[in-house]
Amino acid sequence: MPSRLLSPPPLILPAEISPPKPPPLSESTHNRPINSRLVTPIAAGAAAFSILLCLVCLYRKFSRRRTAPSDLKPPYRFSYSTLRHATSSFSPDNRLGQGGFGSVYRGTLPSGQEIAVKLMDSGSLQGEREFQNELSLAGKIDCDRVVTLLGFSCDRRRRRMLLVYELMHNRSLQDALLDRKCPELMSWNKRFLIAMDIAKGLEFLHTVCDPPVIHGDIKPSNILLDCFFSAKIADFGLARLKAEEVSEVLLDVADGGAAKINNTSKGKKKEGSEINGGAEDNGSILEETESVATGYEEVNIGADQSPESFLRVPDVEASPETVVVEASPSELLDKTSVSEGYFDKLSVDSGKDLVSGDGNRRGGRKKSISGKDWWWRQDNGGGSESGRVKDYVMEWIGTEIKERPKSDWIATSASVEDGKPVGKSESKKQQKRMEWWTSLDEEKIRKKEKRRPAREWWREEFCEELSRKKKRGIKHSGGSGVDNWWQGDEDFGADTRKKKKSRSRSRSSRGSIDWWLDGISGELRGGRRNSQDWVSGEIPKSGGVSSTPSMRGTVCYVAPEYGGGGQLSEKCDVYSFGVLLLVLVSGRRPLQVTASPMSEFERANLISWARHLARRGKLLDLVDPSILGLDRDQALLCITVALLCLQRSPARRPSMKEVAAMLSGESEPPHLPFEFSPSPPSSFPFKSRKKPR
Ligand SMILES: Nc1ncnc2c1ncn2[C@@H]1O[C@H](COP(=O)(O)OP(=O)(O)OP(=O)(O)O)[C@@H](O)[C@H]1O
Repeated sequence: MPSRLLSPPPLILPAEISPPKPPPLSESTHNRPINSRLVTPIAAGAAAFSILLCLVCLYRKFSRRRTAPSDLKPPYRFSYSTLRHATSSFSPDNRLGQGGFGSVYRGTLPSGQEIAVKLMDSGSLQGEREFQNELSLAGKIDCDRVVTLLGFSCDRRRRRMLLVYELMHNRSLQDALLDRKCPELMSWNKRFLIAMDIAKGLEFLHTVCDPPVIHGDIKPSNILLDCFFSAKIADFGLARLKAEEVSEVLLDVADGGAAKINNTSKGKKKEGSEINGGAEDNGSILEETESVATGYEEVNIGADQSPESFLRVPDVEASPETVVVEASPSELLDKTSVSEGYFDKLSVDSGKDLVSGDGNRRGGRKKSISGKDWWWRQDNGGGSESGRVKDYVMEWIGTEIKERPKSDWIATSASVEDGKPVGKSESKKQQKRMEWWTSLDEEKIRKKEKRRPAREWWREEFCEELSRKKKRGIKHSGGSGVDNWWQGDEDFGADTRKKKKSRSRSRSSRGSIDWWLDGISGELRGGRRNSQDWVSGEIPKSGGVSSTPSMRGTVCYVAPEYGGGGQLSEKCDVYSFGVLLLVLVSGRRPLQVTASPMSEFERANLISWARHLARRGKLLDLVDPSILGLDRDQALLCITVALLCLQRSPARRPSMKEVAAMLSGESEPPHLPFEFSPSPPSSFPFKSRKKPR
């Protein structure tokens, strides 16, 4: 046992005491510490990335919100997709109307705000110019009588240009008064308030804006009506800053940055009458008013014509010899300029002839073309075929008559005149007129072969008809004294001839048809369009495409001096306002031929008709018969103011401030212009400083 006790303890070999070898480690187990080191930064990175992502999202959301009209002043830059969503992808159901350069859609922003989005047609240089003009001018006008431009969207690469306006629920005056004939506008009070709104709006543009803004295209489709039928002025596509005041314009276009435009006026421009060669101001009132029968304009022949049918100063397309613009539309969009300066630059760039804002050619041949000549030359290839447009007009009128089935004429004239059914006796009269027209038509074909000037043809047709009727002892139809009126106009001419110098004598001896034709052709001198265009009413703005600055308002409403190539001045707006006022009072278009010409021809030209009535002392005959609650004094006031505004000499027209004061009763009601008074008033309210010759 002791031996057992003494027995040495078993020897433990070092090998045995050494810790057992760890089993061979797998690779993952081996890397574990390294992974755990990586997990943290990866997680952190991911977290940072997601935070960044959130931040970006937040930023984008925030920045998008900045374009919404809540916190900053308009115009904002909207994203195209915002506007697309707002208008349900420009759905036809949302279409409010069609303008010369694009369609207008109703839309609703995510905030619930209702808007009107004008989607400009791409590729039109004129459209791009209008886009810029709107941004640079309308975007800066803050007046409750001017439609607010809320913003825009512009994608140069895709050539998308959109303008965003406040929605005007009753659309345009043209639409509400002349097309839809809204019952609300049958109230005299409403119409008078609209006239006041427009007058005050224009007064604001001319006197409060600094520099003053000249709208340049006042017409019913550019007057928009809100839900209460209050009027606001819209569409500054053809507007200009008053020449003297233009110096530098800061324009925030497309890029959202401030592009500085040097639009320095080239010397002081002359005022009003001096613009027209200085001759106007010296002209006698008689002479001037005689020539006021300018031309005009809206044609609405027959009841079957589209209600939108109206005639506007047609395109004065840039003919190759007139101007060559070498920049692409999008490049031009980059040139963030406005007004004449823009075109001055083009003229320099292109090195070609360019018609300047005042109607004179610059560069190249440096030919000076002014007044009516300018129009003729624009349209007739240099004026060599000056009769072509007139012939064309007459041909068109003839075609219109010829192409309509005779039954159509009878049906139209026999059943409806001025929208009212006519009785048996009237329908007999109309039958006779129809016969007359039929014979006229045949005559016309025969005479057309001889290729006589259109004016002669018309004159003879009328003379023949008159003498034929006299022989048969037939009085002229309609009971409205067509003969009298016709001759009356001649008589008036004869009376005035005695008083006037030889120059005006020749003018006054012209027949009524002459002024009518002069009027129409004067306004059609851009005519490259066919009659279909007229009938459809799809005639764009004066100047149309034009890379020249020859955008000159709309036929019927454009002031004669401006349409004739003169400078745009405030007095051009005054003239257009005069036409608009007559349209408001009469509830009809400025040129409208309805039913048969013999009864209605005398009234076709609203301005001449108003002048004729003024001479006869029957101004109230002009008033829309369907007006309710007529205030005769206000109506007379409106027509008288309109006649003042329509004087040919810009210097003789009142300013918009004076017009607004007269309409609101703040100043004395005006006297009729001199030639309408039986005895001339001792104090003519707006007489020229220079004495009439
Ligand atoms: N802000 C708006 N709210 C409601 N309707 C509008 C608005 N702007 C335009 N419209 C409607 O769209 C139509 C087309 O307007 P737009 O300004 O494009 O053309 P226009 O003035 O009729 O013709 P042009 O541009 O050739 O002078 C208008 O007649 C009007 O009925």
